[in-house]
Amino acid sequence: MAEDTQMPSTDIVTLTRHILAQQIRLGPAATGDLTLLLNAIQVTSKFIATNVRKARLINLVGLAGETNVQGEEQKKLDVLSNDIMVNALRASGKTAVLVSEELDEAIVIEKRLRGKYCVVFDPLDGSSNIDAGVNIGTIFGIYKLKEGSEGTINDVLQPGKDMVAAGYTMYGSSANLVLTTGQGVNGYTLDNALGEFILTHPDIKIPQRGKIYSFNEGNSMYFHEPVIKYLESIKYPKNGKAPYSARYIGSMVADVHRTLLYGGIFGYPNDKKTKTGKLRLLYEAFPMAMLTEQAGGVATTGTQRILDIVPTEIHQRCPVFLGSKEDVEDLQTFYKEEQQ
Ligand SMILES: O=P(O)(O)OC[C@H]1O[C@](O)(COP(=O)(O)O)[C@@H](O)[C@@H]1O
Ligand SMILES: [Mg+2]
Ligand SMILES: [Mg+2]
Repeated sequence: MAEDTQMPSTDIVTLTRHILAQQIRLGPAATGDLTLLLNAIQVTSKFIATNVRKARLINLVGLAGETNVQGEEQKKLDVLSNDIMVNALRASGKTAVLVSEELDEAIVIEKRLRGKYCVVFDPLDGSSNIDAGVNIGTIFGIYKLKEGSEGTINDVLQPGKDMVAAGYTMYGSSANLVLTTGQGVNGYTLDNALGEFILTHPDIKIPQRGKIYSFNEGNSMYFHEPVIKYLESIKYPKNGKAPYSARYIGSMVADVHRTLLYGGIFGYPNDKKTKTGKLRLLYEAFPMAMLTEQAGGVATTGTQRILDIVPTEIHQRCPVFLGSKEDVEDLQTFYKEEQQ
């Protein structure tokens, strides 16, 4: 049998190299600040990934004994991930305002360390799944300071379409970082030995239509009519079509990651119990909506494009439906019907 003389690839594209290449493409206008900020964020993802992987071994599971502004009992990993991100983002010297799910108020960075970007983030997403070792993640969105601003909350109470970058890191069988800077979506996998995120999912494009729906149907008794009718239409399809499969992990990062790769629809509607929906606009809905649109999908509240919403509070919530273009448009027809 002939010897396999093929040499392993020596041309691996790391996240750092890929971000730099995008910056070089932008030419002299790019100062490198966003590149350095994204590098600070990737380091936080590696740090959090390490702690998630050994959480049960180092007593990092369970409650931290505090409650956050949302009234949720904070998990130890919520608090640790939040501290890791706040420290790294402040020290980067590239940020002016930070908003975290785990902090009541926005942080305005002191003058000597202040930069020109604002970061909104969910340090640990999917907290209800931590202790079961199910996929969890970190979500982030980046705005640029408004012209002439020194950094105030108004710099982040801006429509999602003004974000300059967004992404998430999923901590599961491997750590996957998925990122957009407004030029498409790329996915990277952490090579633990190398300690580098490697480009493994270049130019992610969500399929036009999928076969999977992802809703917490445990809330069905509270769902509004359009959602009930939509779910009926895909679970009991007419004209011989196959019903959709249900997949729901209960970590937004994991459910959205699968939806971006396989297609279909993820939804967390507002309902008769949670009038505004559960997911937070700034650091959950906006980043995921930007990634979805950049991958060729659609992200809506049912009646409005999520990225057009102008936030009024940093922890406000909104209904979320996102995924394949044709699937989300199908859902929207039921909302249009209701408005007629
Ligand atoms: O348990 P439910 O009601 O289905 O909610 C699950 C949703 O809540 C979240 O866990 C909220 O995020 P946090 O864990 O960051 O608070 C999402 O990740 C997930 O999509
Ligand atoms: Mg979350
Ligand atoms: Mg969280």
